[in-house]
Amino acid sequence: MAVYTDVPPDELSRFLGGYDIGEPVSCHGIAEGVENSNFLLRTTRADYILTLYERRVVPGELPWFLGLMLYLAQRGLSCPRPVADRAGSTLGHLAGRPAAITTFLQGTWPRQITPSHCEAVGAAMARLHQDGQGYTAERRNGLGPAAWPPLLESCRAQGDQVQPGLVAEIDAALATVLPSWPGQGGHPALPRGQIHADLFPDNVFFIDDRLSGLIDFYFACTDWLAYDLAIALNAWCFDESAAFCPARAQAMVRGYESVRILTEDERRALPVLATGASVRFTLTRLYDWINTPPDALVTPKDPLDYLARLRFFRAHPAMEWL
Ligand SMILES: Nc1ncnc2c1ncn2[C@@H]1O[C@H](COP(=O)(O)OP(=O)(O)OP(=O)(O)O)[C@@H](O)[C@H]1O
Ligand SMILES: N[C@@H](CCO)C(=O)O
Repeated sequence: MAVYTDVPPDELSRFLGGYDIGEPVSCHGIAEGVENSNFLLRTTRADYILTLYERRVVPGELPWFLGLMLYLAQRGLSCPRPVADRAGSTLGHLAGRPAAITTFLQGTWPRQITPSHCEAVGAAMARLHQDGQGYTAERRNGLGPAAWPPLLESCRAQGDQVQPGLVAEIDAALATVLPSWPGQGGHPALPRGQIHADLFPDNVFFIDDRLSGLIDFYFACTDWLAYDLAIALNAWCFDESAAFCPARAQAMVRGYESVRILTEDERRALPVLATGASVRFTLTRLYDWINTPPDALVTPKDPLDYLARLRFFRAHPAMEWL
């Protein structure tokens, strides 16, 4: 469960006193998620999400994330809208952590993924990419290709305990992906902008079959737009046994292109971007797998799920399904 920090009731009352959001009725920890502590905060006026920032988030970057969510929400994208306190600030401090209150989004994330979900995600992502063009402050992708070799180094000694040969397989993937990355060694740069960078099924809410909103912008960054699509192809377009589902992938690209047409360079780069995205999630999961103590509150996610995707994308560099 992801509630790392308990909030003493008197501290919560003092904190909420700084906001004009009605009187608190209840505040319960939410079990889902692994990164931050999230609470469902009910007040006499509405439901909100209270987030205490814990792990990978650098406090100095929070204004960028909150600013992006506010910017996108103001342009009509359905995402959590940061709530300002009486002094106008969306970022506060609670129980020793940076903290923010955002609006609550209705809906639930899909447990049984269909091509129709994928089409809706593709379209919503393209809208985010278009709307994000006006948010000009940049945030470097701290988990982009430059971060992968050091991440692998930090896992080198123990990686093969997870699966024999794993480290060599990631080494081999990096040796082909890094020199072929857009913008490297003669490979064309691609359209850039604000990307979500973690648009997994548990970050997309639906009401019935209608997409109701996107959450969890704390990996968002400024990067190749098509890399976001590559991440989502990894996250949405494989079944439980890690078999690729071409109908989902085609639907996702169709949905994306119903809003924004991919350039020829972006289409050509998709295989390397998708392979890189598999490496990224294999590595971050592997790091967590090795470094999460057995008595931790959260269960680390399985790195081998993404190794299976990595193998698929390496074996299908032509993306014949596209
Ligand atoms: N704005 C919101 N509206 C409704 N529910 C929300 C909202 N934000 C978060 N939640 C709930 O809290 C859960 C965890 O949120 P979130 O995914 O942001 O956490 P996290 O710890 O950053 O997780 P992750 O492991 O996905 O990075 C969500 O699955 C959802 O149930
Ligand atoms: N979406 C990531 C978790 C970090 O939010 C994963 O599934 O590895």
